[in-house]
Amino acid sequence: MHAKDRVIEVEGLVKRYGGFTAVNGVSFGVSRGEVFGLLGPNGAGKTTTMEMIEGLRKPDGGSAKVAGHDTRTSLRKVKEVIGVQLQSTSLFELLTVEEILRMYASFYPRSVPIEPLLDDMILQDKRKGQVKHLSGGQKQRLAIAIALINDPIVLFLDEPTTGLDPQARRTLWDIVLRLKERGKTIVLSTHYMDEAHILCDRICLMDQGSIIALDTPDELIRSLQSENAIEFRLPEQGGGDQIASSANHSESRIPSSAGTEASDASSPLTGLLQHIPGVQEVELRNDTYVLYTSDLQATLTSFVQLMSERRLTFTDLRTRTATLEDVFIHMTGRGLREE
Ligand SMILES: Nc1ncnc2c1ncn2[C@@H]1O[C@H](COP(=O)(O)OP(=O)(O)OP(=O)(O)O)[C@@H](O)[C@H]1O
Repeated sequence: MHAKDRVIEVEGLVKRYGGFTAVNGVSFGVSRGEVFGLLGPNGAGKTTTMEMIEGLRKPDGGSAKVAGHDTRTSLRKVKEVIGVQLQSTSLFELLTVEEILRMYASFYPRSVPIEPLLDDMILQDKRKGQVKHLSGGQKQRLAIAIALINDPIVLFLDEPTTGLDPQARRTLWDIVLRLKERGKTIVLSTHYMDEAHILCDRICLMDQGSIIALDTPDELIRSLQSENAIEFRLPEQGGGDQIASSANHSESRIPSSAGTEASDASSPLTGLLQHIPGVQEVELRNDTYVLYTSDLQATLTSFVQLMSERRLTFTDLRTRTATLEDVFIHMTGRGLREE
């Protein structure tokens, strides 16, 4: 990425609340036309990072520039070139959709025409309706329409689909993808990994105020070196006894695959599974075993063979491709949705 293509430059941003560091030295750049995602669990520092770039919160360290304007010295210029999706709770409930858009348009010296905006946000048939009668998804779309009214260079969306039903989420995804096609630069925060994967060109994975990884969704998953995961459970009754007697059973040997590492010795079975060909990592999440593999077929075959040799029964076997959630768990030992 050439420096001249960078619309956002963030260098060592820090935010402290008393003795607590909410954002701890975050640096990244966002290119023109890119959809850039901040993905992380609640409290990771996503909103605080976004609001420092928007100039809504003052950093305790570091700097943020938007289209070359530094938020510390040129805040007015920054505000001219950004659009921020308001929380839908802060919309004026008694105004109609059209009135609210005209009102926001009047705040700017230059604004986009309202008609295409209503079309794009699928709000044409709601233009005469009061905000208080809109659904959650319609309010979110109105909030995005407001954010776009000054034709911003960068659009900021903070958890745009939180609280929406699946259909409203998908409608919003389509809208973001359409904006992306038109070359709009978008920074969005989310704790939904599927959303980040579908919408974002690059994802900044955040945890406890720091960046733990930054790359394209596919590269992040590739970094796991395991494209697939195999999941299964042991039957509730006697699972522990099965494993204990099986682990002491030394006759049948499972070939060791090169380069495997013991990552979780919390169950005797885990140790056995780690030596199955192709297995890169084994995790026991609640009562589900997860085998990350670089060779699905070889691992699956050996897994079934191992379990029958050890006379172990398993249930709920399924295979799936690895996800960003797996990347996050691999890096932090925790899930994205854990509180
Ligand atoms: N005004 C504040 N005073 C004190 N602590 C704050 C304040 N604002 C945020 N925090 C804390 O800073 C941390 C980061 O919060 P932030 O809202 O940026 O996280 P987030 O990743 O956006 O999470 P969420 O998905 O819950 O919005 C959290 O622990 C939060 O409690």
